[in-house]
Amino acid sequence: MGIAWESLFSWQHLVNLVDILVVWYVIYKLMMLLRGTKAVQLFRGVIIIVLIKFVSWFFDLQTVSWITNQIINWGFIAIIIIFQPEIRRGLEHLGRGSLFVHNKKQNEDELRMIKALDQAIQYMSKRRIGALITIQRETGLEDYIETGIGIDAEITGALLINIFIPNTPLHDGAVIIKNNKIAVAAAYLPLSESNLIPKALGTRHRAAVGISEVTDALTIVVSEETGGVTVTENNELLRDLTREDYLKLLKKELIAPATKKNASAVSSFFTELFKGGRKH
Ligand SMILES: Nc1ncnc2c1ncn2[C@@H]1O[C@H](COP(=O)(O)OP(=O)(O)OP(=O)(O)O)[C@@H](O)[C@H]1O
Repeated sequence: MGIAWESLFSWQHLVNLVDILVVWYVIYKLMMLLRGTKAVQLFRGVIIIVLIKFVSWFFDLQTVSWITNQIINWGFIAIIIIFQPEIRRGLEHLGRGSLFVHNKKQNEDELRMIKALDQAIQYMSKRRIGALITIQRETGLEDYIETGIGIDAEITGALLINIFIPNTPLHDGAVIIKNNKIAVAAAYLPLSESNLIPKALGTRHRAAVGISEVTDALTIVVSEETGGVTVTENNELLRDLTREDYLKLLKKELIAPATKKNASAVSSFFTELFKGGRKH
């Protein structure tokens, strides 16, 4: 008996195959995004409820079955209520983030900015002066800029160093750079709730991760404790970078064409939705 190759490769089979692949891809992506987030606990809860429902159905436990039915029926609404802030921020992120990618030209201003950043990082790292510098890219940072103290000055290494000198009025909080200028100092950034951030890192690093979860900004941290240089972007935390590492990264991210930036606004929506972090 021969194999009916034509029917095996029929249009319908092909469509089914694509269908299955798409579903698997979406499930895989969701699992990757959920790793280490508070949504994992929620999904564990959902699986337990489904298991109880199955057991109660199997043993015909009427009351348990009724209760699990109620939980499942109302659970969907409860999830929307519980995750309302995340859903709202996710939608905001989708709305704010650009769907269109602009190519950035090699730009003298950006090279000058990197030089100033390098000068400040080197100085502060050697002397263990804590610093937090966020650079706006496609996503607007107005919400966070509003929390800071206006500077509106050209970026120079000397000014950045001065801002972060301990026990001065502007040193606490983040500097935000917008359009190659220091927009504000002492800004408040959102703190990440991720349980994947190493325990050794405190709130400065948590704030750097937080802003990278809700925007596409790139953030540089100089640790007060170790002098180590960390960069966060797109929900990733890159620790203890050497001078060579961070210069390469800054040039790549701030000067090179941003072809891969915001590759998928939808994926960043889910990232935000299940925020909490996949890292490090
Ligand atoms: N939400 C925030 N937004 C902006 N800056 C913040 C925020 N939270 C903390 N900071 C800054 O971080 C400082 C506290 O740093 P902390 O020692 O907790 O962090 P850390 O990650 O351990 O960094 P370090 O290695 O420099 O000690 C604060 O004084 C403040 O300047």
